[in-house]
Amino acid sequence: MTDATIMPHSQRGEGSFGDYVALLKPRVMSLVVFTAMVGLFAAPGALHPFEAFCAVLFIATGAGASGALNMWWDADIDVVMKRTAGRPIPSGRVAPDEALALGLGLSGLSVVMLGLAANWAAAGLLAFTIFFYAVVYSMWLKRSTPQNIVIGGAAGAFPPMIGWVAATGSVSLEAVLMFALIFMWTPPHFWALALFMKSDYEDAGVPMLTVTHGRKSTRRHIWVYTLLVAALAVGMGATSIGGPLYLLVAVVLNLLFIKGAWDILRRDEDSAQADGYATEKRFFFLSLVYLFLHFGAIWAETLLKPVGLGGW
Ligand code: HEM
Ligand SMILES: CC(C)=CCC/C(C)=C/CC/C(C)=C/COP(=O)(O)OP(=O)(O)O
Repeated sequence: MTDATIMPHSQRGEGSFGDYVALLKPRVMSLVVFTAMVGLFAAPGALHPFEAFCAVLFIATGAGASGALNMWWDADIDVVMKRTAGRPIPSGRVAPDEALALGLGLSGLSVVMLGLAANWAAAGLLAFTIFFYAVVYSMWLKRSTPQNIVIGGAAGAFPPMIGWVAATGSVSLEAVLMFALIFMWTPPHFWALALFMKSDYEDAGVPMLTVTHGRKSTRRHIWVYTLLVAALAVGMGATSIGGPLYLLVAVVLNLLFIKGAWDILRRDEDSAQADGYATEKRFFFLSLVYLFLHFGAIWAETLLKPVGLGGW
């Protein structure tokens, strides 16, 4: 990281509590934590409710810590991008070293506390996930390849597996399926945003697919990954984490998702520009609802099982 363009430390004011919270990327992390909770509660293990609460809290802490490390490392590009220029470090309200200290401190704390509250396998997986997001994605892939988010997306896919391992002590097919769902979902989720944020990434010199291969190619990539994630998501309905409700939700959501990706594929650049990328923005929003409802349906199947209505 170079912080030549970031306000010198002497000119910085004290960061407010809200600035330190913002370093943890709370909005993105809320969905990450929700998927971890579903992984934990869908698992057959029986953690005491207090242990389960602590496990979720420490996974959330680890996720936030990785967000702070990402913001520390990326401050030099965040200051260039309009979407991120107002973040606490680029705007000079929080010093880079403070963010680094917060990220490292919370990382260590979350891993040790998860180990004590649940088990050391889950703690190890949390440590690996923080490392994957902060080092493999942020420090290495993000600035070196347009496949950055395809590979780096694995980081965001681990949380439900961490939840599952926290409850059971080991990985099983269900945990791998939840991982795969987020892994395949990440490219359409992110590339939709990259379509309407292309100039930000161009300005910052980040090799996102829209910058290196153009929007037309990105639209095709979104289409292919959407078909893949749809096949996986609906197919999961036939497995042990599926059930009638999940299947219904998956079929409806994936028809909507495929329709959204088709609209994106068919768009010509002139009309996309003319309406301010409205179709792409709608698809990005749909991607968030999509993941939330898939995991909500997995959770609902689990809750319905004891009364004989969930699962197959
Ligand atoms: C490598 C993988 C991913 C990349 C590169 C990515 C990228 C992004 C970016 C750039 C934004 C815009 C954030 C902003 O406006 O500040 C965003 C928003 C969001 N992402 Fe992702 N994302 C990834 C994976 C995930 C995962 C795994 C989840 C949750 C499971 C997730 C959930 C969200 C949510 C909830 C938002 C909306 C936040 C808001 O309203 O500000 N993302 N994502
Ligand atoms: C439990 C645990 C450690 C969870 C971590 C989950 C995780 C890795 C989520 C990644 C999602 C994310 C914020 C990507 C943003 O990409 P970016 O950093 O390129 O986006 P930006 O431009 O908004 O900074």
